[in-house]
Amino acid sequence: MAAATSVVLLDRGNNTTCTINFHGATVVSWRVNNQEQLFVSKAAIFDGKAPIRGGIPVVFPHFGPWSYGPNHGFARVTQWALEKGPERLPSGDVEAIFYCTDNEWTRSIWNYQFRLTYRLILREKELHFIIGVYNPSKDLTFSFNLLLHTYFKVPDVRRCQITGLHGCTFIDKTRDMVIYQEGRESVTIGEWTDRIYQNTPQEHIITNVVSGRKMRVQKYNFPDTVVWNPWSDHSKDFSDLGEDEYPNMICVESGHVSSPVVLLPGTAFEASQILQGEAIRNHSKINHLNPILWTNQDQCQQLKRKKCNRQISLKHKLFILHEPDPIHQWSRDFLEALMNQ
Ligand SMILES: O=P(O)(O)OC[C@H]1O[C@@H](O)[C@H](O)[C@@H](O)[C@@H]1O
Repeated sequence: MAAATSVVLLDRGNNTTCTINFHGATVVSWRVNNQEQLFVSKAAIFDGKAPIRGGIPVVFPHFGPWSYGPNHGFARVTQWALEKGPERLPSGDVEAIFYCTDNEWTRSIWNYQFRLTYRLILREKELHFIIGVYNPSKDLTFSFNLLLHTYFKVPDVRRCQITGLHGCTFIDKTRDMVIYQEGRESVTIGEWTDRIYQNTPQEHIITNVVSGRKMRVQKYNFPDTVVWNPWSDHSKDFSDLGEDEYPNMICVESGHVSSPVVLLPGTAFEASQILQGEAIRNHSKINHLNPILWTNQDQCQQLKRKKCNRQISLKHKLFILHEPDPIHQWSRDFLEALMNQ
């Protein structure tokens, strides 16, 4: 098994790379034309035990303080393994698939079997994430939260604007979890901010990220968007974050956290995110990914028979019908594996 702090490098050429640490399958770097897009604290700890402060930790099976186990669950402090890759696709993009499963330690905290599968694809100016949760049990249902805790690197957080939150309700963790409604067209940050925006749209644009550029966040099956910055007041609460670093980070986190996902035995849940730098090509719309909450084979057949046309008209295609494409192929493989259980 790889050492806790060892990494996998996806290299697309042109100084475009993505580095994933096996510890938590945490994406710790995404460079586009040599420009780092993600924030990692100078004080981050890489001891294979603590969560990594920055990059993109995976939050599962619980978001926030947890009476049974570590804050934000155990996935980000679990050793993951490679299922596939890194491998260059015919398009020139590079992919890798990571996985982790329950073990004695996870079961001592949360007594369920599970398998997480995390597929990453590095494109020219994009990073794709497809994450699946599978419940292999024959009789036990479990509930969970899932979130990609993305830390973007920014020159000055005060100058960032986040679109797509207008009109959404949010749970304000800085004000005793009171629920408000966002009245601003674009959200700016000028103080300690810790909010769970609910039922957010599939897309956010964040302005003034690296070199004054824009970042597009697209998500599917992640109904919530968490916006977090500890500001000067709370930075000192984190021993692995420098007190002067908060202006250089903004967390915009795609997740399923304000309500749990309930996963029946033998079923899987899949969600995805695409991060795109500026000057984005159109073909990477989220409807090219097709995460679905599969229930069982019968329902899947029903879905095939009854709902496919509707799904297609909604442009949220089901993978059963898709043209051969590596993304959909993976989903097909995933489904096949489920059906063969
Ligand atoms: O220190 P942690 O466990 O990485 O959490 C950092 C922050 O993560 C955010 O997602 C939460 O909304 C905050 O409440 C939390 O403080």
